[in-house]
Amino acid sequence: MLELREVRKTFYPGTPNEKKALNGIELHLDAGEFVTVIGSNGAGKSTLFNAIGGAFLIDSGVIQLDGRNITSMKEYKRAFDIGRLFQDTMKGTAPNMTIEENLALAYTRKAGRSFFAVNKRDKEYFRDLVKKLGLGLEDRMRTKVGQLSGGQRQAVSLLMAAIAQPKLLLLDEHTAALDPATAEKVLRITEDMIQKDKITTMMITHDIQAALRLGNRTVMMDEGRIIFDISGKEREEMTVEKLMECYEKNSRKKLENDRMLLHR
Ligand SMILES: Nc1ncnc2c1ncn2[C@@H]1O[C@H](COP(=O)(O)OP(=O)(O)OP(=O)(O)O)[C@@H](O)[C@H]1O
Repeated sequence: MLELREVRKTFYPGTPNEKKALNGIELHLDAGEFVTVIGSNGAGKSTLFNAIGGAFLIDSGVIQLDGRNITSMKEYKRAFDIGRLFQDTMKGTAPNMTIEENLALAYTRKAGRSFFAVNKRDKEYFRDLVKKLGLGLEDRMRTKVGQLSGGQRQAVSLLMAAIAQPKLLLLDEHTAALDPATAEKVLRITEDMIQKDKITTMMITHDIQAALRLGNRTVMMDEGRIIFDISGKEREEMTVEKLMECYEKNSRKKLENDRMLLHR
């Protein structure tokens, strides 16, 4: 489904600030996989998502999505197949449009139409989807998304992603700006949605417990590389402590003062 071969990206090459942000990434995801991505600050996690999403072109290597070589494809074209949510809850939605209009927008994009008038049946469909979030938003379908709380907005962004049915969903710390209880709720919605729609997903998180609990596979990055990749029994038996040990062994660094420790 997703294939990255020898992907490299260096920022400011040939200068004192040179940074090998992606240093030969090899990654293969099967359809329907839900992979959590962890790693210390500056490890290259967001850069990896930017490379896949097409925010910049990589220096070398190949990126394939669903059998198609997308290495040189423009970002807006990739966006038809790749959904993305960010830590900034304002990014995924149009704040001046209502919940209903935002969902219609996602629906329109999927249908490849330039204009979409919401009819009664669509409204009922959207309302049912929103009701399933369990946040009481079904009675606020005409509320502008900018007036919602961060958690409510992320839930709407997730619904928009689900409606658009991307081949790949990239979640870049999408619950990091939320309070713990809301973050937990949004994670539950995320998990339910991914399971129900079988969306191939990668999720960056600094919460190691959540990384091991959610999805079917966890990869850890360090200095632009994937330093380990666990799934199945190995992952089931993994604890936060063991993961820390693995990190320190593989990267020869300590995880002190890192955000990853916060959730220990
Ligand atoms: N557009 C850019 N221009 C220059 N340097 C960049 C750019 N994007 C990322 N970098 C650098 O590449 C490295 C990897 O950054 P990245 O944001 O991918 O790390 P990360 O693992 O997502 O970290 P964090 O957990 O702190 O968000 C860092 O040293 C960063 O400063």
